[in-house]
Amino acid sequence: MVIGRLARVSLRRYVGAGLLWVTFFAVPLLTGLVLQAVFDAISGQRAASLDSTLWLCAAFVAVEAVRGGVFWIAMSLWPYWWQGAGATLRANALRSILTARGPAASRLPHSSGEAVARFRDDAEDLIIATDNIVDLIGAAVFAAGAFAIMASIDPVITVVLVLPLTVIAVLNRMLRGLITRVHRQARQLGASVTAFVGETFAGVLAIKTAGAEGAVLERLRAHNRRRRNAAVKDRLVMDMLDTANSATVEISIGLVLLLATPAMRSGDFTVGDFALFTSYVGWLTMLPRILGRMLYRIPQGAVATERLTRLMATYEDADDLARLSGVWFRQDPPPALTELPERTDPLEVFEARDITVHHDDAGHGVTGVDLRVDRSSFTVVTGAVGAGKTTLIRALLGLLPLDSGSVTWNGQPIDDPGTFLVPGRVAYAGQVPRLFSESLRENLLLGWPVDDGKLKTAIELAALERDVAEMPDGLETVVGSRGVRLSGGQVQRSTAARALVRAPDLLVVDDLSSALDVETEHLLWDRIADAAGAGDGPSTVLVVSHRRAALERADQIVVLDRGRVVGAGALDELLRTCPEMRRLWAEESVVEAEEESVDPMIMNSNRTM
Ligand SMILES: Nc1ncnc2c1ncn2[C@@H]1O[C@H](COP(=O)(O)OP(=O)(O)OP(=O)(O)O)[C@@H](O)[C@H]1O
Repeated sequence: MVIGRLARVSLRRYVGAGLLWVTFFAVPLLTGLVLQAVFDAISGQRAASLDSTLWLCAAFVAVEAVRGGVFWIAMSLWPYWWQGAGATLRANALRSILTARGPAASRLPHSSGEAVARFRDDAEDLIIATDNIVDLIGAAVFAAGAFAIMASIDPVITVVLVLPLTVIAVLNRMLRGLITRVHRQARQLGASVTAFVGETFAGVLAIKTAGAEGAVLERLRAHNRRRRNAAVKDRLVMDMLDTANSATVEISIGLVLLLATPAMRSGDFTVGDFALFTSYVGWLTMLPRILGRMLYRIPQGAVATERLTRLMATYEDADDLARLSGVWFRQDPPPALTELPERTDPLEVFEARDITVHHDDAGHGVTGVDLRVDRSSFTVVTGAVGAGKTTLIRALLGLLPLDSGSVTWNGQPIDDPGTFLVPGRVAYAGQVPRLFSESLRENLLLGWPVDDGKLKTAIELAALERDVAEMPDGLETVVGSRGVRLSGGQVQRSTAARALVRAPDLLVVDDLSSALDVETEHLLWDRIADAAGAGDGPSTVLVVSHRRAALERADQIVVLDRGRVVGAGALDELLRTCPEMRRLWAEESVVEAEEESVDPMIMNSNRTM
């Protein structure tokens, strides 16, 4: 169970501070006993001098002071466990998304807002449930002590007090299913609002240019209405339970008063006993209250566990979610990567057989694709828009789940391409590049441990050096959504440089043409080829392109049409034998001729994102 594991994240602190909390809960037992003695002394039911009465009052103050001290120490220790537990849950979910076997894309929710909501709210639900266990133990310790003391004074009143507490426990138990259902819906709808707001912020420009402000606001209102209704229900169920629990307090105090009066008249029950009982009754209601809270926290924790583990690999479960991964409070965590991963199996041949990935029942994707990439070769995958080029590349790299097929590295089957085909074997520059709001240097390295010389080489290979020289702070310029906005071509070349700095055996690049002019693309491939010749860059390249710059230098071209290979071989041969290749070539020739006739300055300014 995750809750048990979460406690072990920092067991010393959980147990240490937990014991203090239990002490804090148990101290009122002493308070009751002191009160009993004080009131008996004052009422004359037990013989006592003025001095001893004053000492008893001082003891009362001392007990309360100790309770305050215990509270203060527990409060200063508890956050260490609390933050450690939160960090563990979130780090494990993130670790699984980034490094677990199998494609992560299919596990991620549709929007990052939904994922953020799970990281924030669901993790918190689990921590609160674990935290409440300590309260429950404290309340139970107090209840056990209080019942023992009260039973020794008046067993009948004590037994009667148990009844309302039992009723409340049964009621809580009966409502458990309802609580789970209502809470799951509230969480889902809450996350959908977060997701919608996130997408709206990201798409402000698109919304404005489409004149869709009104429609977006209306959609947000609709999301909010649904969320509000679900949140009200969620709150209502919890408040209903809390109210029922509070009512138990009133009923219990009433019962003590009712039963104690005749006993006091007969002298069996002293004023001190009455003071002790009423002081205990207030605290005793903690137990059904916390038990009640626990009964809805546990189903809420189950919902949270399920939502968080859905972000993780299918073979991982709730135990992996709370696996100890180390939390650093006072010192810096060890660096993620200090040296380059060792490569013992340099690429000779990379092969894929019968790759099939269908995105939907209509069969969109790729079907039965075979591909062989030899060391030091330049392979181009080409095809019309939507032919399946990106799907094929992502499937090869393990970024999409395969419906069928296999990939091998030097003849050895690759069990999990997603974790095997990573830098330093393979580096991938995707079609939709991502830059973070960090310096350009950080963006290119992303923690990859290489020196400035290698970084400079990668920048030159990606034909980015002039752009860097013109940036206000060179490599230290903060770029990305909260920094300098780079042009589409600069972003593409930055991601190419990010791939190149990893000095992969196999460089995979998905379509640079949308953001690079013909001339720059020529330059880029020339430089990469020169570097490969000098042993200074990747010699094996797999690229998606319809550009002549890439097609003309290809050792082999794979032509895709509606997800199937309709031609494979050298350009000359394909132009003779493959009608689709001829059509693509003719189309590209016209486009590039037009492009070359347009002023390059205009081309570049059009491409700025
Ligand atoms: N996640 C997805 N869900 C459903 N269908 C998808 C998904 N991704 C791609 N497709 C569909 O699969 C087909 C192949 O898409 P893919 O992106 O692989 O084509 P492509 O050749 O790379 O296109 P482009 O030249 O526009 O990049 C298209 O019909 C596309 O609509």
